Amino acid sequence: MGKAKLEHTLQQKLTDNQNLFVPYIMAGDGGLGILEERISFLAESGASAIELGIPFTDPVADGPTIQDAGKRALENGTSLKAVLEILYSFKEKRSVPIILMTYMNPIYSYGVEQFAIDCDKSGVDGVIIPDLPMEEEGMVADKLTESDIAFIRLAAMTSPEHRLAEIANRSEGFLYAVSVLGTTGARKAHSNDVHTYLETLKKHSSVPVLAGFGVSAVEQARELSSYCDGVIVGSKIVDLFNDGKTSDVRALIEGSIHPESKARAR
Ligand SMILES: O=P(O)(O)OC[C@@H](O)[C@@H](O)c1c[nH]c2ccccc12
Repeated sequence: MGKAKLEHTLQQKLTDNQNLFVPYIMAGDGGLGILEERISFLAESGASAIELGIPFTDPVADGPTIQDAGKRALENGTSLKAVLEILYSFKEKRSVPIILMTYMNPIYSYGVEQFAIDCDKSGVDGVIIPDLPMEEEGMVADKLTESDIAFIRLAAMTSPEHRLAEIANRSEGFLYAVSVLGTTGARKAHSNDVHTYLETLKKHSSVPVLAGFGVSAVEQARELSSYCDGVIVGSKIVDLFNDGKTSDVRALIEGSIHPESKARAR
């Protein structure tokens, strides 16, 4: 369970020559009642793991799409506690790894130690905390390690190579390569520096490297995946679900995980 499950699942997909694809959804967007169904749908569509956002009133890294989804989820009364309870309720039925994305504040109010224990109980495999800098992560990292939850680190394009190397070295499960300067949100293209950045991260990381932020189409996902191991897609998925275009969600995942040309070095 936990960290080992996440790492094993991703490795298996890479061995099968797939690109990794981690869709992000906001827990409670559309109501907590549909969470189980959405997770199953994404798993059946080929998601390598699922990133589940916990809504928060002050989401500093989120662009407009995810912010709106967070507002809808908060209006539905979604809390960290409620999400963990739902995840617990269908834990046995689920095989796809689950990663929680939450800011530090909800974890503090919940209690760091209790958070790690309850994540483990509910079958959460990994955690992403975007507002916790490396210098301050000690207390949280220790508790997650005790509960065997993967602590996924985020790399930023503005960091110098020695810092990227340190972050890559620490990351568990996979390394989240934030691939734009700015907040989340669908974009048409990435800057050319992204390729060198992803290659630098690949060089220093012993876990898979996934590019996230701004990915919204199959071609983009495949292009970025040729420099790393796959992508994370949030805003586009949130929009498609919100518009009821579930078959487009499936097509995006299926198209991205099966690269046409497999001529790439790993
Ligand atoms: O929405 P985008 O541009 O596809 O980016 C992924 C992103 O939404 C998801 O991983 C995420 C949502 N909120 C975050 C905050 C920090 C880091 C990552 C995230």
